Amino acid sequence: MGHALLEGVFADEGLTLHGALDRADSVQIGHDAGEQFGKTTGVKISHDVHAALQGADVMVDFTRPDASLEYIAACREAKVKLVIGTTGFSAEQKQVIESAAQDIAIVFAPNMSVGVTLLINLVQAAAKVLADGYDIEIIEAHHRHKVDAPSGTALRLGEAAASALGRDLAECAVYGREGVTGERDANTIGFATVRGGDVVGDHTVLFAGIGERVELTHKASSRATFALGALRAAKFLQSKNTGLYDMRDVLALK
Ligand SMILES: NC(=O)C1=CN([C@@H]2O[C@H](COP(=O)(O)OP(=O)(O)OC[C@H]3O[C@@H](n4cnc5c(N)ncnc54)[C@H](OP(=O)(O)O)[C@@H]3O)[C@@H](O)[C@H]2O)C=CC1
Ligand SMILES: O=C(O)C1=N[C@H](C(=O)O)C[C@H](O)C1
Repeated sequence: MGHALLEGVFADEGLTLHGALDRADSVQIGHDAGEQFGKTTGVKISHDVHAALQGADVMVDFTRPDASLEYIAACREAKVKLVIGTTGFSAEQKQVIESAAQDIAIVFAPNMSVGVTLLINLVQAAAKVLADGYDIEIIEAHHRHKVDAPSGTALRLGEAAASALGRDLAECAVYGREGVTGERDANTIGFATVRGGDVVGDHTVLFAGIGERVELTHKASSRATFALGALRAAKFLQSKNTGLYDMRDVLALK
């Protein structure tokens, strides 16, 4: 995502690259952030988050939960706004994000695409209409490098369906089936994960009834869709000082 974000910033005259971060042991450290694109930006890739934040308006983070937590603390201290695209946070780690949003403005969303943001609303609407007699299953597929499962998006779609039905996802989610499972419990929401190759990100929410199925599907074909959404979120934060927002706020879909 770092690559896609840099491409997005370079293509947008309304944005200026202020810093670029990677791990301390990355071979990229010290190289110009534009080098891979044949550009000289004057911004060297570094691992010093505090230096990178000096004078910055917004940080965009797509890393891993541990790294995100370090960046959240640094942004809170430096009063820099934050777009968080990282997935795989625990409930406790999400509380840290909520708490940080009391001091700085944050957009936090597991999927920054317009399509998935719309899909959340469609799933809520479908779940309300199909509340009785329809089993909900969420199927997601991603590339072989993805480290968390189910995807943050699949979990968010599960939350959307559960909340529309007055259920708590933590209590009704089934994350895998193997062996003699018994018949399906009507109140559960099932998840299935596929990993392979270079799949950018597919999500289907299936409502399976007797005699019919409704399938709501989103397929990302380029990571640019996530990067452009994240940069749109960064611009949205210009007018915010504190608070926790998601892409439905950014796109005015709430
Ligand atoms: N919200 C959205 O729309 C989207 C969210 N994502 C999420 O964004 C995250 C990143 O995805 P992706 O770009 O594919 O993953 P990558 O593994 O390609 O990139 C993550 C980067 O973060 C670096 N990193 C990991 N840990 C640390 C650390 N402790 N300190 C500094 N840097 C660190 C990694 O370094 P190294 O390789 O050395 O470990 C790597 O450069 C994932 O959680 C993914 O699910 C992805 C796409 C869209
Ligand atoms: O890791 C990825 O690639 C993606 N992760 C996000 C998620 O976990 O939902 C979003 C997108 O599907 C790509």
